[in-house]
Formats: sequence, structure tokens, C-alpha cells
Amino acid sequence: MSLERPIVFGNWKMNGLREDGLALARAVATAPGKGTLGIFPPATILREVILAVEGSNVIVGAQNAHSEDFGAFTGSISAPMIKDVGGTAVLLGHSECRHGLGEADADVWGKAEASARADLLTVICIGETDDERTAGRRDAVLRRQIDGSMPRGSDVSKLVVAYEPVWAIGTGKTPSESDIVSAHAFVRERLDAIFGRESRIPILYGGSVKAENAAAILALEGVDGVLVGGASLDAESFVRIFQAGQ
Ligand SMILES: O=C(CO)[C@H](O)COP(=O)(O)O
Repeated sequence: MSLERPIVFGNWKMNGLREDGLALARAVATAPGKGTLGIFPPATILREVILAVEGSNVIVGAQNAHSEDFGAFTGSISAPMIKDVGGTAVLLGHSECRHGLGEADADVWGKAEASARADLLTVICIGETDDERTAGRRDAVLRRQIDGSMPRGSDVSKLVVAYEPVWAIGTGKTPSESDIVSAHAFVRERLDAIFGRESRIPILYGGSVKAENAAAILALEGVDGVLVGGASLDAESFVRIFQAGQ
């Protein structure tokens, strides 16, 4: 599976009731342009969103999945369940899950293995906090997260990495262009070391991506696409971000 660049994914987080979510999905499905569009709505409307974009190339996925396929895990959904309703992707290791829900690298690894078993496209999110950045530990954190969250032996063509500095998420702050380039170069080097140069796992940037800064970010060396939060909730903004990469 090879994803055409630019890859523009929207993480709706805990937003989207049926009416506005389906309208947004339909608008995304008709966006003109080359590349790969993906949306990650809340699980409550996953199936309806999948039906709303049917016939388009838009990828629809879930925002998390359990490491087990089934069982007594109240409140969780699993990779086979996502697959069962027609979902083809999942976000894992988002900072809001790592830091808000206490997900460790090993947890993300287990979830990624479950996602691979269900043959989903797995987007593994990584990124340093402000304290880690200030302490000069960015690369050490990225290395630990890559090494600890990404299982070996699965189909590398179904893996995507999203570099999302935690301090840039929802804050309006973005790293300098040179910082994004150097972080992506570091991630690429590590992925090459683990999975081989031919793996070419796409690396997305995430954190305060907007229609206004998308063209500059998407043009940076090593940036294969973007993972968008807030600005993916507005159809016009999200489509403008996609078109900024054309
Ligand atoms: O939602 C995101 C993509 O996963 C990420 O958290 C960035 O959010 P944003 O700063 O609201 O774009």
C-alpha cells in the first residue's frame, strides 16, 4: 500500500455529532486534488461517516484501539471492530492518550500489533513535551517512542508516523521550519535503521497546522503530510490545507 503525497489526515478528537460530522465528511469526500485524505471521527459516528464518503478515496479510521481483539475492557473498541464497520485506519499513541490516559510505549506497541493483525493503516504519534524540548531531550524522546511503540515484523506499508510536538498541539505555536526538518530527519534516520531505507514510512507533522501555514509546512524537506486537529473540523480550512500541498 503506497500513500500518495501529500497525506492530509484530520483528527476530530471528541468532536462531531451526526449532523455536523456527516456534513463535514461529505465536504471532505468531494475535495478536489491529488494526494491522500483521511479523517478520524469519534467512534460513535464512524460507520455513518464511512457510508457518507463511500465511493471516494478518503480513508476513515478510529482514534484509538485496544491491544486485545475482544474481552472485558469496558469503554474500549478494538481493531477488529473498526475493521468490521469498514474502517481502514487507526491513530495510536496520540499525546492526549500518552499523557492524558497514561499510555506507555509498550501499550502503543501492543495496540499497533492488534492493528496490524486487523490489517489497518496504523498511524503512530510521537512527540516531545515542552520540558523535554527545553532540556534538549527531543531526539532521545523520539527515539524512545519509535523504538518502544513500533512493532517489528508487520507490513511496513501499513505504517505512518506522525511527529506532533506536544507543546504545539492546540496552542497555535509551531516549531521553526528548521526544527521540523531536523525532527523529521531524525525520525527518518531511526525508521531507516529499524525498518530499512526501502521502508519509506511516511512521516506527518502535526501541531497547530492551519490553512495559513500548511503550504510552508508541506513544502519542508522530509514532511510527507500533516495530521490536523482543530482545523480539520472546518471543511473549508481542511480542504484548503489539502490544496496547499498541491
Ligand atoms: O489533533 C492533532 C492531530 O492528531 C494534533 O493533536 C494537533 O492538533 P491541533 O494543534 O489542533 O492541530
